[in-house]
Amino acid sequence: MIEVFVAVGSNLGNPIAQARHAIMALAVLPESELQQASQLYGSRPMGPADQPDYVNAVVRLHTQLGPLALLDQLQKIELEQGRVRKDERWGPRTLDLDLLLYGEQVIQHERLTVPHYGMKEREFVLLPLAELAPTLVLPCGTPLTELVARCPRNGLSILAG
Ligand SMILES: CC1(C)Nc2nc(N)[nH]c(=O)c2N=C1O
Repeated sequence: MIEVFVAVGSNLGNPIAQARHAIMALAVLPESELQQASQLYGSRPMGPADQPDYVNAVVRLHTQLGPLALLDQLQKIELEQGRVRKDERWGPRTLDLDLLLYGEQVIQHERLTVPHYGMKEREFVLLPLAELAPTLVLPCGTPLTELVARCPRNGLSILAG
């Protein structure tokens, strides 16, 4: 089994319910086991500010799925929960499931970049991830604690367990 971390984000269509539903869907992925889910965090949007606040979380999964097969499953859940891929870059969305880390692997594929390209400066990813894995070291050798310390603070609130 490979240990992976997935970021959950939503700011449309009852985001708390979207996030909770996504975590339940992740718990029944084939060839996978949900190990742990962070609390739900509320956060101001990074990017265009004229959109609702986000609900964010991170989950820890153990999986036998390959990276692209796992990505397919994540995109299936997004579509099942009504995600419509809009043109607007960084616009609001019902559900975003981003593969942050896939074991120690560095993946550069046209469909998939791991570690997730934006995670190092996203408070709404780093803090939930640190809740689950405070001693984590990224494949590049950077400790998560260092990224958390350096990360710009945009204001995160804890919404629910
Ligand atoms: C639009 C962009 C970059 N901003 C976000 N901002 C926050 N706070 N949370 C997100 O999940 C999120 N996702 C995004 O894709």
